[in-house]
Amino acid sequence: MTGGLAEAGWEALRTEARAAMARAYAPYSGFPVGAAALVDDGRTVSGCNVENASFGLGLCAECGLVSQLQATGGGRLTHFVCVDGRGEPLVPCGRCRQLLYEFGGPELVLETPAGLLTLAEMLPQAFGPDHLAK
Ligand SMILES: O=c1ccn([C@H]2C[C@H](O)[C@@H](CO)O2)c(=O)[nH]1
Repeated sequence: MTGGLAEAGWEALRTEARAAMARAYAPYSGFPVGAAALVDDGRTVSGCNVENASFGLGLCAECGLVSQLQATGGGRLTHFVCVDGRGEPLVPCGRCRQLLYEFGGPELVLETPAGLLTLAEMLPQAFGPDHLAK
């Protein structure tokens, strides 16, 4: 299962995520993270974690990614990977799954340490924009 994306596409996404990870600002946790995603118009967006001396204000890599998505024209996320400091795929934290749900929905495909999974599998019964419309 490649989520409709060839292995070369996933490798390119991992490379983008690793490049973002190398620019992380994580002096407090020592745990740099990079994230990259494909957009439905072919763009790639990425982000890195940015921590703060006021620890609770730290921004996850996915925060930067969705900010770049919106700032560069919006669109829907289709494929996503985040990596740790070794460049290996990492699971997005719970809050970030919710951030991704807003812009990718249940069909977003994520590369994880357990293989390719949809966001519906990573965040079952998600709360989302549809609930507000009811
Ligand atoms: O999905 C995640 C999980 C963690 N982190 C960051 C937050 C913090 O800076 C560091 C350690 O938790 O990793 C992310 O950027 N994304």
